[in-house]
Amino acid sequence: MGKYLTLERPGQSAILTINNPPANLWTVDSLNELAHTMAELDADRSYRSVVITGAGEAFFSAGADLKQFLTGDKTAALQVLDAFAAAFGAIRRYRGVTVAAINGYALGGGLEGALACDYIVAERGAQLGLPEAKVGLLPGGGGTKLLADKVGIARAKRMILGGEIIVAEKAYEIGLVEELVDPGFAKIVAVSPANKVVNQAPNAVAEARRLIEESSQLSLSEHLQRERAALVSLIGEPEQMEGVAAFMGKRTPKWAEES
Ligand SMILES: C/C=C/C(=O)SCCNC(=O)CCNC(=O)[C@H](O)C(C)(C)COP(=O)(O)OP(=O)(O)OC[C@H]1O[C@@H](n2cnc3c(N)ncnc32)[C@H](O)[C@@H]1OP(=O)(O)O
Repeated sequence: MGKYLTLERPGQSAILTINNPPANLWTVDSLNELAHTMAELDADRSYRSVVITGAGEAFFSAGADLKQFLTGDKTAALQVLDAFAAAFGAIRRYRGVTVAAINGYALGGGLEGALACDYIVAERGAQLGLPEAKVGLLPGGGGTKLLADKVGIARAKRMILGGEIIVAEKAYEIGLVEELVDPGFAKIVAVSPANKVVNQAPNAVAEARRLIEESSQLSLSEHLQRERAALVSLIGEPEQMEGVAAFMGKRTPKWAEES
């Protein structure tokens, strides 16, 4: 149990709940705790997936605590940005699958934390946006790229430049969230797509995830080379042999410890 995050461990998915009243805000300390917890979960081979959600009904997270920007101190601002980079980088580097379960408001750095995850499940009526420009800031946790990657440049501009906050139903329609659920169900449903990964081959999942993450930075020919090398690295390994043998033998595969 941390100071800003609580960790539940039902089965092979860990549930990480942001618990920093009044609005589950990100500060240097809460972000450092997130980075540290994700690194610990990454090293703990008993988990294959992590669900991130917000405590209470009203807020997933309203983003960075704006008090941190009151003095206009650039050094202090850089500390916040470094903490965002470390925490959200730790989510992106996690070897398993990460799912954001959005309840209530997911704004600014709150939505950026969700965008660092592999999928987003959101409750009907939840509100999502990157409204930093309203207070003279701009998204500092990867939002100007990650939102555009998901919803397209024009829609991301409309949201970021206009400070547009959209409801989960609209976010689902435009591909910002992958699953829409009734209020109170995000966490429960998020565990379910997360749990699918538990049945998949661990090293194959980790490699496929890495390839998808890297894909936008590479040309198709470079990417195909990496994909080929990754697939060949799996061939003949115990995991791959077990997967195909189990299919041919009409039985459920038994995965060994991940390498
Ligand atoms: C690099 C930068 C990254 C960033 O993330 S910048 C921050 C981006 N986020 C925002 O701009 C959201 C700011 N918050 C809001 O606009 C509103 O809140 C909401 C629309 C989310 C909710 O409004 P309502 O339901 O009326 O609640 P309430 O009374 O405004 O909020 C409850 C308490 O939470 C505090 N709070 C909310 N968001 C922040 C924040 N981002 N930084 C600091 N405090 C925040 C409020 O002030 C208040 O506190 P009190 O009860 O003491 O008056």
